[in-house]
This record gives sequence, C-alpha cells and structure tokens, in this order.
Amino acid sequence: MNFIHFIVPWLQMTELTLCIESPELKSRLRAAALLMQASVHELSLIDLLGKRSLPAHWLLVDQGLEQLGDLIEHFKAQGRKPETQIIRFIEKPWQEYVYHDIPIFASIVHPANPLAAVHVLEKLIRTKPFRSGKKPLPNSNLGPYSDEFVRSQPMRHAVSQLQRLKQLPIDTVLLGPTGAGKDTAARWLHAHSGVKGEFVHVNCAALPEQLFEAEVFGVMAGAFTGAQKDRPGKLELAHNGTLYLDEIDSLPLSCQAKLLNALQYRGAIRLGGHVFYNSVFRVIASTKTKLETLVEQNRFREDLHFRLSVSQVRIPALAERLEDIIPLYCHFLNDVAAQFKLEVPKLDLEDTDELLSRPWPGNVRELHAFAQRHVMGLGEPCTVPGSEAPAGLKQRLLAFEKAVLIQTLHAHRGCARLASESLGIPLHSLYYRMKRFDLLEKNGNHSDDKATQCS
Ligand SMILES: Nc1ncnc2c1ncn2[C@@H]1O[C@H](COP(=O)(O)OP(=O)(O)OP(=O)(O)O)[C@@H](O)[C@H]1O
Repeated sequence: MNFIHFIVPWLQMTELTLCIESPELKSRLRAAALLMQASVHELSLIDLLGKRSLPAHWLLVDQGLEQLGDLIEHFKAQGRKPETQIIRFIEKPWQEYVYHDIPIFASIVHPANPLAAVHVLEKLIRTKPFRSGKKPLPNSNLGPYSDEFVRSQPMRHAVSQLQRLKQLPIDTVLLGPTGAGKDTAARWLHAHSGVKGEFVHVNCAALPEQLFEAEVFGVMAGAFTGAQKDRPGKLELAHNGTLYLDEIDSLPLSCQAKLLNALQYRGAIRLGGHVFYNSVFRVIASTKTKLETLVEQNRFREDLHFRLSVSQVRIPALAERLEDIIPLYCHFLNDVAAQFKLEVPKLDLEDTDELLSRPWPGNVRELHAFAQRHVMGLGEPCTVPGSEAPAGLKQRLLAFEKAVLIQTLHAHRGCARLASESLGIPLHSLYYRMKRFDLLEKNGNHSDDKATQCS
C-alpha cells in the first residue's frame, strides 16, 4: 500500500488511452488505472482510426504490428506527427526485440495483476526515454547474470543459488552441459567472493595422468629429468583464492585418490619434496555428468563426491532457457558489433522464431558464435531483412576477406604476427590489408611487442 500512496499523486496527472482487445488485459489495466487515479479513455482501433489526432499522452495498445502500422500511417497521412507515446502489451518477452519502424515507446509483457501493471507503467512513464523501438540495448557493462537476460525460471533459480553461495567459503560443484556457463559461474563466484587470492584453473580433461602431481602439487628441482627449478603447484597458487577443477568428471580414478587427500588436508607435498605445505582455498568443480551417476558406474570415488558436493548448482542448458535466448543474443550482437565497429544487424520475427526453435547443443557458446557470424555476415544464421549481399563479385570478395581477417585476428586475440602466420601471408601484407579495411584500431595493439608476447 505504501507504494501506491507514493506514486498516486504523481500519476493522477496522467492521461491514458486504452486500445486493448484482450478483455482480461483490459480489465487489469482498468483496475490499474483506478489504483493510479489516472484519467482513462477507452477506444477501439476503429474509433482511433476515425480520429484526426491521437487522443491522450499515453496510448496503451495490444494490437499486432500491422494494425499499429496502419494507425501510425493514418496519423502521418493527416499531416500530424503523433506525439503520443505508445506502450504496447505483448504476449512473449522476445517480441520486444523485434525491430520495426513503428515508434513504440516501450513494450510490456502482459502484467499478471493490476498492481504489477501500475508498477510497470509508473516505471516506464518516469524513466522516459526507456527504450526505443529500434535501438538495441546498450549492454557493454552487463554482468553475466544481469536481469536483462536472466528471465527464465531455471536460470533464475541457478542465479539465486549462486548469489547465496558467493560469499560462503564452501566447496561447490557446478553441473551442466558443455557451453552452458559453468566456467562463467565459477569465475563469477570467485570475483564476488571477496577473497584476495587468485582464481586457479585446472583443466582435468587436458591434464595427463603422469603430470597430475607435478601440476597440482608442485615440483622440487631434480624430482625428474627436466625438473630444473622448483615449481609451485596449482594448490599453492590458489592460496586464499579459488581452485577451479574444470571437468572433474574426466579425472582418472588414480588421480582422484591423490586429490581427495589434498582436499581433505588442504595441502600437499611437492613432487620430489619432503615438506607438507598448507593452502587455504575454496574448491569449485565443474562436471557435465552428475557425480552420483559416475559413482554408480564406479567411475568416480564416492568419498571425493561427498567431499566436493557440499553445495551443487545446476547450470541449465540453453534449450531450457527459452526466455533468455533473445535477450542474450541481442547482448552478443551488440558486444560483437561494438568490438569490431560493425553495424548491429536487425532482427525480425523469423529470426527470433529460428533462434527459439534451434536445439543449441553447444548452448551459450554456440549462441555466441552464431551472433559473431551474424554480425560479420558469415553464413547467414537467420534471414536478415535489409542486409542483402553486396551487389558485385568484387564487393562480395572484399566483404569476405574483411570477415576472414576479423575472425582470424579475433581467434589470435589481436596478435598480428600469429594471424599473419595462420593466414599464410607476410606480416606487412596483413598490416596493409588491416589498414585498407580500417581494422588497425579495432584490434588494439598490433605492435611487434605484442607479436613477440604472443609467441
Ligand atoms: N550468462 C552468460 N552471459 C554471457 N556469456 C555467457 C554466459 N554464460 C556463458 N557465456 C559465454 O558462453 C561461452 C561458454 O561458457 P563457459 O565456458 O562458461 O561454459 P562451460 O559450461 O564452462 O563450457 P565447457 O563445459 O565446454 O567448458 C563463453 O564464451 C561465455 O562467455
């Protein structure tokens, strides 16, 4: 009730026109208007088309884009620029991302109750300009769990668990399919944990069994041929920080026993050494398969599973996160376009349908790659209206060459020397082409220093 008392005096001055077909939505909005004590008119689309100018400052509609287009054309034909702000109610969140030429001030997903309607209207009207129909979201600083793209229930649940766990120094297992965002979650937990130490990544799938002890526990000089210097292990490096055991489901049983001891006693003895060292760290482990299942199949030690699984968070597959797909995709389109100073492609309903109907076996990683290809115009992921291929063969070849350069530079993190080697062209020739396509600034430092660092 406090909320209503607070906003009512301000909203009393608001004039709303409802042009709403859905009876249910109409009654909710009427109730909302009553709560707001706003001045309300109700008009059908036909009534509106019969008028010479739009009637109120705020026009609330639930019409399709076609009818809205007719409406706008009608007022344009009258020689008047409609000054009314249109708020469109939509059924599904992703419809908001369909860009069009209709000047819609904002889109709201059907509010569930009158109070919610008051809340969204108040917020929108106050924060003008909230979102234009054409411009994608400015999102360069959004964290991975921004409300903008955590809309689905399974992901919201995962994020709320991560929020709870972030400052609890307990070991955590992240479960999820490839590319779903386990690494992202682990880094986020570390970054928000408030600890001073490092985030130390151990890729258990890529670690040969024979090197496990040397890598994880460290080595003393002379421990084996080639061990010329003392080298700290990952366990030591993670002191006061986080030890991230990526793909722990791939760790051989023999290594699991050694790891269990080290986790139990929070320390180890370097290979070839005699002194036990202690290390304080939090363990985060990621797995694609449930550890319980691996235990049942005798592929994972039960005691290690119990040791690690103090808490568990499941990062859902993208296919379970339908509501997140379009906002995430728009975020990636923006980011990639900003990174390479390219145009942000438009999306239409067909694109969104395609994005929502794909199975996404590679999850967020695949969606990201899809957005990269889309921005660079490589292998059209969706039909993009208004982005026809360049007319002549020469232009097409040039566009292709530019896209290949951008992709290669990106793959080598902007290192010109590695990119030139990968493309099989001399460095000076790569610089010449980068200059020609105005790519020199876009990829940051391409100095020889940088090139040397990349070796
Ligand atoms: N919430 C998110 N917001 C933005 N980008 C994300 C998000 N989740 C994942 N990504 C991106 O998706 C890609 C894959 O994510 P990540 O490496 O975290 O997945 P993973 O589950 O650890 O994959 P794998 O099991 O194959 O190692 C990365 O490029 C990451 O930046």
